[in-house]
Amino acid sequence: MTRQTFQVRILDPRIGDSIAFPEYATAGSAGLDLRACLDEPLTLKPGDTQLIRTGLSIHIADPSLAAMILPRSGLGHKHGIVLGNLVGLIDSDYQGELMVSCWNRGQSDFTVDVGERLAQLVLVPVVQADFEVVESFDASVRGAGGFGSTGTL
Ligand SMILES: O=c1ccn([C@H]2C[C@H](O)[C@@H](COP(=O)(O)OP(=O)(O)OP(=O)(O)O)O2)c(=O)[nH]1
Ligand SMILES: [Mg+2]
Repeated sequence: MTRQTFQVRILDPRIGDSIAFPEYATAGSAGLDLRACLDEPLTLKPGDTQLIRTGLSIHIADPSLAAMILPRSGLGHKHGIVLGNLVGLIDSDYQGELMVSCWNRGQSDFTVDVGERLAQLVLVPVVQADFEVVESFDASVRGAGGFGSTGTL
């Protein structure tokens, strides 16, 4: 299933008006851009982190889904604007405002404009684990090898 309906609350009257409601930029987009619901532009100095409102909440409701807040590649690569938590995970039972932790990891001031697209929201499938504790596992090719065990070339 590629489209599914979710309940959303609009927490700021500017959403859908002067601040666009999130939408997929193209038919094949995986992420919905989240915009800065600020009252005035906000300057982040190098190293600063600020929690920025989106003016929206979503109730995913289905425990087999979650949402991730991911950085936008252009902002991250060109301006060093990434997420203070690296990735945001939105639980299916979260009903609060979607917040974006915005970190200026670059070397220059960056001003976030009101309504600027800051990050993107991606819905992802989730499997919740039940654990069966065992003494040993059936053998696999990798076994316990990791952290570069397969070489560098
Ligand atoms: O970038 C983010 C990350 C999280 N959240 C919200 C949704 C998520 O469901 C909730 C809790 O996030 P998380 O479990 O990652 O944070 P925590 O530090 O473990 O807090 P809690 O004890 O509330 O679970 O905060 C956001 O709005 N933005
Ligand atoms: Mg948590």
